[in-house]
Amino acid sequence: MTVLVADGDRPREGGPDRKEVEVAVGVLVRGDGAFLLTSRPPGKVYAGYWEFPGGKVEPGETVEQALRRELIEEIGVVIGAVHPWQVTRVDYPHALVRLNFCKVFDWQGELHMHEGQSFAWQTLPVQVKPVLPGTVPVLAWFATERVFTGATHDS
Ligand SMILES: Nc1nc2c([nH]c(=O)n2[C@H]2C[C@H](O)[C@@H](COP(=O)(O)OP(=O)(O)OP(=O)(O)O)O2)c(=O)[nH]1
Repeated sequence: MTVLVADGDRPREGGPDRKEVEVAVGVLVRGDGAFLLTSRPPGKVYAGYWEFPGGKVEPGETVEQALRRELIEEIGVVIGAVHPWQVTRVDYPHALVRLNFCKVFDWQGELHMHEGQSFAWQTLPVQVKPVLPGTVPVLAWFATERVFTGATHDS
């Protein structure tokens, strides 16, 4: 699997042998096709950048378990079925991450941003910026899917 290098001009923490960090990412898609983006909270790396909600997989957890936990913690929703979608690797200055993007079509509860994030339901092209480097490819996957299904989008 290829690795996307983000901010390659900056030094890498942890040296060349650093371990890959497993991350569970939830792509919540509404019935009308809009998807949920959230902004990274103040104090985290890449604060203010837009991403899909999720976070690191803890020891002993599966990606699905981590995603269920993170979405309750971060945005206050209990998710239904988790559909694994794409896996990518990103080499950031702060870490080497493996992103497990999963689609989620149903959930329960109102959205509550528990970490001071903002949220936005988006369609292509997205209106919020900046988008986190590791999240940008997702927008291209959406665009490809929509072409193949014949769907159109104006906004
Ligand atoms: N949640 C999420 N993380 C992403 C996306 N794209 C992307 O490159 N990442 C990266 C950023 C971070 O390096 C990593 C997620 O780690 P994090 O620090 O946000 O996770 P966490 O919530 O468990 O953080 P913490 O409790 O340790 O502060 O994955 C995305 O779309 N969503």
